[in-house]
Amino acid sequence: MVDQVEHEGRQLKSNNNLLKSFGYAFAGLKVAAQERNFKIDLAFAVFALVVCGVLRVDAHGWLAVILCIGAVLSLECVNTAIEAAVDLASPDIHPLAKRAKDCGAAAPLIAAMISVVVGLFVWIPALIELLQG
Ligand SMILES: Nc1ncnc2c1ncn2[C@@H]1O[C@H](COP(=O)(O)OP(=O)(O)OP(=O)(O)O)[C@@H](O)[C@H]1O
Repeated sequence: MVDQVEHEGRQLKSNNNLLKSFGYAFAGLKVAAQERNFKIDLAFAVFALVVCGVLRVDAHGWLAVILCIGAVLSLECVNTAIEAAVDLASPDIHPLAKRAKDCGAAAPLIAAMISVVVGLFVWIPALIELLQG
């Protein structure tokens, strides 16, 4: 009986922790979403989704574009985290702080460049198909 109560207590605590960690993750998303680059990426994401709709892209195309959007926005969050950690650890100018920030910024940039290539691969055939009726 005591064991079961303890077990249920632990379960409740772990559920609470899980809920709390979701809460922290959403709080992080809210912070990252205030960054200028995140907003720009979000605008491009909406544009990309509208283009997919207009060109009547197939399911695989939608999936590829959605994955790209997820990659870019996720990496923007990671970059925001790196910037904050670097500012905390190295408020003064330091070559390693520069390296960390520049490499952090490179991550969403690479994803964005790949996303453009993916977009072209998805949209060009869809546009040709649409024009051919
Ligand atoms: N502590 C530092 N030491 C050395 N170089 C730094 C340092 N902080 C920033 N930098 C350089 O300045 C650049 C811009 O840094 P900053 O913190 O303004 O980020 P950002 O890329 O402008 O991001 P955001 O526009 O989101 O603020 C970095 O990429 C890095 O090259």
